[in-house]
Amino acid sequence: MDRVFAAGERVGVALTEPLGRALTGVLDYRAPEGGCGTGDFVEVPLGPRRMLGVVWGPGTGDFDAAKLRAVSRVLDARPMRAELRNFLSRAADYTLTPLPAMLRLATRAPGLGEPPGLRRVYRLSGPAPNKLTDARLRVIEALRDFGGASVTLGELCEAAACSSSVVKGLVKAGVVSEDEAPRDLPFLDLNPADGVTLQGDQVAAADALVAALAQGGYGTTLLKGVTGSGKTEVYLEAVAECLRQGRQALVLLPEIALTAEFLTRVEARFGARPAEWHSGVTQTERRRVWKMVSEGRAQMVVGARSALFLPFQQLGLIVVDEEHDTSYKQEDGVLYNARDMAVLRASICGAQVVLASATPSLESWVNAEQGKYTRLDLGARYGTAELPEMRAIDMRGERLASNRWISDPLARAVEVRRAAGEQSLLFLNRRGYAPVTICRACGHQVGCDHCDARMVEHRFLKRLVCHQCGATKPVPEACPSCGVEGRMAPVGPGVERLAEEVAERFPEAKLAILSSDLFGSARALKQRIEEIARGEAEIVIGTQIVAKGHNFPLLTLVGVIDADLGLQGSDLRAAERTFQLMRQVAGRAGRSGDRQGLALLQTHQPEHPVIRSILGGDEEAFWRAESAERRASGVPPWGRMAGIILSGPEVAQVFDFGAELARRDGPLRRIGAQLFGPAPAPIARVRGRHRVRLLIKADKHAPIQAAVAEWLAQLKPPNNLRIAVDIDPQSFY
Ligand SMILES: Nc1ncnc2c1ncn2[C@@H]1O[C@H](COP(=O)(O)OP(=O)(O)OP(=O)(O)O)[C@@H](O)[C@H]1O
Ligand SMILES: [Zn+2]
Repeated sequence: MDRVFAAGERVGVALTEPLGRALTGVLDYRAPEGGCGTGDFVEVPLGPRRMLGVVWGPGTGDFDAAKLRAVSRVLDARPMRAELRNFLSRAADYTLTPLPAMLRLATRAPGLGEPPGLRRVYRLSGPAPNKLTDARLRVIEALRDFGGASVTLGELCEAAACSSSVVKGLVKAGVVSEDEAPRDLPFLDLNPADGVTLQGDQVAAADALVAALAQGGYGTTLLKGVTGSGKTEVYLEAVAECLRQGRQALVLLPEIALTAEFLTRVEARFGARPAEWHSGVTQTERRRVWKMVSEGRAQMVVGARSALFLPFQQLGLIVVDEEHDTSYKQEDGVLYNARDMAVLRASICGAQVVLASATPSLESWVNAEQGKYTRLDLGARYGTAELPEMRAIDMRGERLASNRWISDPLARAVEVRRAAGEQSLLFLNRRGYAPVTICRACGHQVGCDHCDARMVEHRFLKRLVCHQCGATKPVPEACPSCGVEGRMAPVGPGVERLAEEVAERFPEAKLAILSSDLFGSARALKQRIEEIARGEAEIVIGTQIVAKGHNFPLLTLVGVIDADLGLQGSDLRAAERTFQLMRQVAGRAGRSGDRQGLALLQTHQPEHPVIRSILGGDEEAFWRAESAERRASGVPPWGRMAGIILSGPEVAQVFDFGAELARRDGPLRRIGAQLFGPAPAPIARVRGRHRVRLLIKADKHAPIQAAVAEWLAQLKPPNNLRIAVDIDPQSFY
């Protein structure tokens, strides 16, 4: 039961800003005039500042009562429910994150406690005149980017990088309208009736999901269906059931670029648009979504992983679409895996989870094998569409001219598609023009000044870019090492360079390049994707953004330029990732039904077991073998891991600290864990900070968090040294 505290009573308030590792982040205060209750959002004094916090429970009493300060005010927002507080505490414990950092994820809405009111909002109202200044054009483009949502003056000026007078000018000219609007409008009701008529396996799968929801309580289902089998249609039926029950549904997508297409689909199914939550949403809209979700007046939220921290009132269902996608793992700040946290939150609030994928993560596959998750399969594509045929092109037998990457068999296959009026996709998972710039005189490779990484040429930007820190510089005329001029040369292909080859080989063909860095805005990318879907490109060249869930009906050929790319390196998930990526990319081909798809994989090692299983199509055999291999070496999902990344400006200091930690590994040894390192991280310097890694391997059921916490608590790091703890690491850079 949530408690109510009378004025002056001692309360514990969880803060939203970390105060250092050791502290729990819950400080004692006096309840304010009028009292407060557990879960209340409050403002409290901290030193000279005021900070947002949440009343977490009774105070602990270990702070001098005479010095106790009072809560400044209770905010006008729905109190945080016990379920969410519980989730945040457990997520913090699991990821070894200080509670304030976790709580901050749950309070990322501006003006959280402001009373409802009116605000002035702007939107496009008339046709844009032909002649426009650059600033005015930017305003109009920004408004289009917001997709018809109304925005405030501040947001608009920021997005368009202009002064308010430019906007006012457009209002006068009748191009932009200025209205008073209530701050936060509720979302329109979604109508769960009238879905599509399901077919075959879809019927049983949807029935099972609906039954699980009707029964109530927690459960997780792995919905595994080949690409184009109708997983989305099936889980939308689960959403419909959730809505009928009057509960809220959350659908997580791995990529913002996919939301627009998905929202349109939801609108077609349920008759209105759901709430949207990701980094591309305006501040005003974020506030509205947060508020409406907390009042139960947003029935469905579509969003990125951070939507998991919204204050749902009655969460009934969480769908994690493309659950294998690596972007669910947050690699910055709070290191958490949204897929695992979705399961945690659902288990606390008695909701159902649907993990949907054509190529599930091995973690989920094993959980289903062991009966922890229910598994539902969709074995065939919807309608008459068939899965693409997959074949290897053995590159050892192909003679390619230097700086050429497309083999003759692949080029011929593209020709055949063009002649038939169909589309081809050439897939290369490398952004930019060339991954390396080398000096032909001395062999020097141009690196980043701040990172231990080579710089990637982006010809489109006419610069070299560091993919670690984003630093850029011009391509040097003279070698920075030996000073010889005119000998700097690009080595290896990126999508931009591949496009050059395509343009030479198919001078008449209409090309499109899809790479996340080539589009200034989500709208531009979305527009391009729509154009491609309509057939306005004959050859599409793309990085991994094309692998994710897009529907190109005319696409019948997928050519993978370098199928071996992901197999290099020592990442424990290299095989799994390659398998997933190749099968996902191939899945873009032949989706429309009347045309059979083909996927050609250029490889130098066609007999490699992973390449063979990609081609062979016996997916279960692949997962079984991969699972057995991981089990034999005691790595996830059969063992636990934690990564520790130490970083600091001085390499010796970082190493010394790592060595000292390694010497004091008692708490780890006590749970039978092994410690590896310290060792320089694969990318040993990022943004000028030297990086050292330690890796902990433990038994599947070992209490790794408690041991790591105890182990780290032994030593206080020097001031400029940072420690990042990564439980269940996905990347090891
Ligand atoms: N029962 C159905 N009735 C009508 N259309 C359907 C049905 N099932 C699937 N479709 C259509 O088939 C296409 C593929 O379905 P959907 O997008 O749901 O598949 P998916 O398994 O989610 O695909 P992917 O894994 O590639 O994202 C969509 O255009 C969808 O509207
Ligand atoms: Zn860099």
